[in-house]
Amino acid sequence: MRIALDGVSVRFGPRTVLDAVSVELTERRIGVIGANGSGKSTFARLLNGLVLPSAGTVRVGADDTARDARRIRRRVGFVFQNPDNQIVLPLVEEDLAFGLRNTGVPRKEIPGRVREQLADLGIAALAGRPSHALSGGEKQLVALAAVLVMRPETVVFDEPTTLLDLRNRNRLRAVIAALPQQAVVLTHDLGLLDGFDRVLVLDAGRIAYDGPPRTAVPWYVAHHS
Ligand SMILES: Nc1ncnc2c1ncn2[C@@H]1O[C@H](COP(=O)(O)OP(=O)(O)OP(=O)(O)O)[C@@H](O)[C@H]1O
Repeated sequence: MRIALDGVSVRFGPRTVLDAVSVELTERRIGVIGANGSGKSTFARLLNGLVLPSAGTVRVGADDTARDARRIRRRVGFVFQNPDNQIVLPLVEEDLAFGLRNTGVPRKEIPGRVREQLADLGIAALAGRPSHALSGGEKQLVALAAVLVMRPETVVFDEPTTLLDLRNRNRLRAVIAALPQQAVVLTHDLGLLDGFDRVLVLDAGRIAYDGPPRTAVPWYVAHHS
């Protein structure tokens, strides 16, 4: 998938949060790092139209996020930092089925799709569990399953490992590595970027460095410590 930002600025009132950013995202594994408040979440939210540019355009394939929001939400899945914002229904399997029902997947196919997705992430046993009673790591994986079951072409992750213990962090790392889709991952967890194709470093609303993790991570550490 090709996502192209062309001269994109985002302003909230008098504040410019992203400043004339132009970048094309075509690689399979793209990391986005930067200090608190540098604009990472805003950048991520632009990619599926959750935030619209104040100036410039964001294109996902041939679609423009300002015009084709519904189609883009299906093509670009978004995994929120806090899974509580994403999990809406009382039972895990209902939560995964919810999105599918709304997009016209034939009803008889839904339970199979849900089971298959949970099994893919190694959490088949959670299907009948109440969502509110899951641990933080389980919730994170269920939120990811709810995005993947919709079969998006690209998955954007907003700080996916913040709530996770070491074991679940490693598990999520492996899940991201194995995803067939393009993934754009915002993170403060620099180890997560091993093996990525490209890392963007944001600083005060601009892309301050753009390169492979091998050079981008040391650049970031040298400039932000
Ligand atoms: N809806 C909004 N209204 C006003 N200001 C906003 C809004 N969203 C973000 N901002 C501001 O834009 C700036 C960048 O925010 P953003 O969340 O994109 O940064 P970030 O790099 O993701 O930060 P962090 O690492 O702390 O999550 C911050 O100063 C924030 O306060």
